[in-house]
Amino acid sequence: MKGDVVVGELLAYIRPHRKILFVGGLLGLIGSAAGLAMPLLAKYVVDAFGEAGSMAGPLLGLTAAVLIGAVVSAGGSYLMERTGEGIVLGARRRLVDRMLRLRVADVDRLKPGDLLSRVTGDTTLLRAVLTNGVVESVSSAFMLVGAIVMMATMDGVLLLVTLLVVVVIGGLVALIMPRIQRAQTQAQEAVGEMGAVLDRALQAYRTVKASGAEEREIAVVGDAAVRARDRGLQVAGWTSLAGVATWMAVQIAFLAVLAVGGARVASGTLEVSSLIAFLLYLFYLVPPIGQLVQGGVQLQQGLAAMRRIKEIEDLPAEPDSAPVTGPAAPVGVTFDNVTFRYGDDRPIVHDGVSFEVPPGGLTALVGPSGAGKSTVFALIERFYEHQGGSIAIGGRDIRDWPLGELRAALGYVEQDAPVLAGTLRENLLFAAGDVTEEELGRAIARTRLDDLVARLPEGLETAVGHRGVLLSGGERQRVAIARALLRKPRLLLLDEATSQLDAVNELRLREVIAEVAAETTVLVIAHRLSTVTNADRIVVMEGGGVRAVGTHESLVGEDELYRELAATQFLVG
Ligand SMILES: Nc1ncnc2c1ncn2[C@@H]1O[C@H](COP(=O)(O)OP(=O)(O)OP(=O)(O)O)[C@@H](O)[C@H]1O
Repeated sequence: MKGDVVVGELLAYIRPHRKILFVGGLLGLIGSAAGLAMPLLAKYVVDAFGEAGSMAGPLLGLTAAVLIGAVVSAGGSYLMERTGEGIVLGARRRLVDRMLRLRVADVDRLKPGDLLSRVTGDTTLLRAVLTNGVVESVSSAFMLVGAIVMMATMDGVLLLVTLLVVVVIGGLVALIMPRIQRAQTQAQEAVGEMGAVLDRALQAYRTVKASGAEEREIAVVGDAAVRARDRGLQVAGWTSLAGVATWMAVQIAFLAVLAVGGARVASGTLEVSSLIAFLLYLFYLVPPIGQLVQGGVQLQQGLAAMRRIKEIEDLPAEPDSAPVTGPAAPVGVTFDNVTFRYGDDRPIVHDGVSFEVPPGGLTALVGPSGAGKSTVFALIERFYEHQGGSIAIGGRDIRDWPLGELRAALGYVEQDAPVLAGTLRENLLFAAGDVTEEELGRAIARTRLDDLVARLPEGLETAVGHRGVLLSGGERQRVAIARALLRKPRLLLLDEATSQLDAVNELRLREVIAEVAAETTVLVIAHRLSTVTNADRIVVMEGGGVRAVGTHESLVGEDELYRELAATQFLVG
């Protein structure tokens, strides 16, 4: 990515705020102008001493300049901060919007912790560059030019001496800047990396503890933190060097001006008051030069952050399609010679998968681990695009369905049936549109969750997700099924939990599935004998293809693999 393209992107973030930024910048300039007038006013005060004239005028002017400068600068800086917050908000909204619309295939490659750091950390860096960085640099440049012009009116020779020193050191600082940028990019990447490893440990918190891996994970996250620190130190080192260089420039210029100016005062070519004013202006150069260097550093930070934000924003999003609820009639599924792999460099997962599921009823997908059963669901949900053959839902090619309408027609229950942070009610209504209290009650009754609701201290309003009440595996599955049912799906995709359920829970689940299958199409990846014996049809998958289709009775008689599966997988326990 070329640097100038990214600067253009940075400016795009500023554009919506340009009016307020302009006002803020203007106030900053007025404040600077008031500051610039001060040495000149000081000169008048000194001159008034010498000429024994009235000091009231110059003193009044000096006081006014101080007051106006302070108030106007404060107003300007408030406006800047405000705009900064607005810019961060805009960047975060855009980034989060894109993140939640990415394709599953792209998210598979990204680390959640790193994504998080882009939304929280990198956007914050944008604020600094876009407000302080850009605007204060402009006002500093104004201040710098103003001071130099004022110095020129005092004495051309002294100005030349000053500029010579400033230009040499400025060149040095320019050499340092690219190094700061490189170190800064690495620093931000290191922070993202730290987020990623920490996320890994937090996601598998219990496994970490159960494996006695605390020390190891602490070390891994600690190492990432050390890398972030090291990169940060590099940035600090180069930044300090740039700071020292500018400070030296002013000091050397001061000594040179004092020497040359002293000689000129001695020879009578320069007034003492002019030399004093000149030296005051010289020190006026310090903050703007410092700010310009700082602005340069912030620009590097902002560019690095911008790159990390752009990386996400440039990923393709899923087609935008609002959820549309169509007719409620159940739909069938047809896989016709479907081929699929997760990536060009990945092995083939579906190698000509064909099967047909009529609308309504219960169909079980069975097969050894890795046969491609879960992938069938992922393709139906269009989390991934199949490469060959065709998939039809309700007789319509899956690619002809608007994505929102397709997903609205589907209910999807993942194997681990995640419970989201929040109350039980929020969890149940998560996937649903408008649901009446009555419909909610019916879904709860159908999934036999009434006991659970009655048992929870605050019923439906009990927090069950993150750090809330923990639900058992069977309850989680039924909550997930209720959530999917409230969507009134035309096709329910149910990835059965592999974990064993107790007899009561298993019976409940079987009843729920049978009831749902009476109303809509249910496609279940089965791990339980009760599910397969109840199924209207069973699709046996093996090695990326369909091996046999039939009922439990017919398959036990005809298919060797099924007989084996039935004897081992389903009958265990
Ligand atoms: N997101 C993914 N990215 C890359 N490869 C994947 C992905 N998901 C699954 N696979 C691979 O695809 C193959 C089929 O996986 P799939 O989950 O469909 O099998 P399965 O029959 O459902 O197995 P199981 O019963 O163990 O869940 C496996 O080899 C797996 O490693």
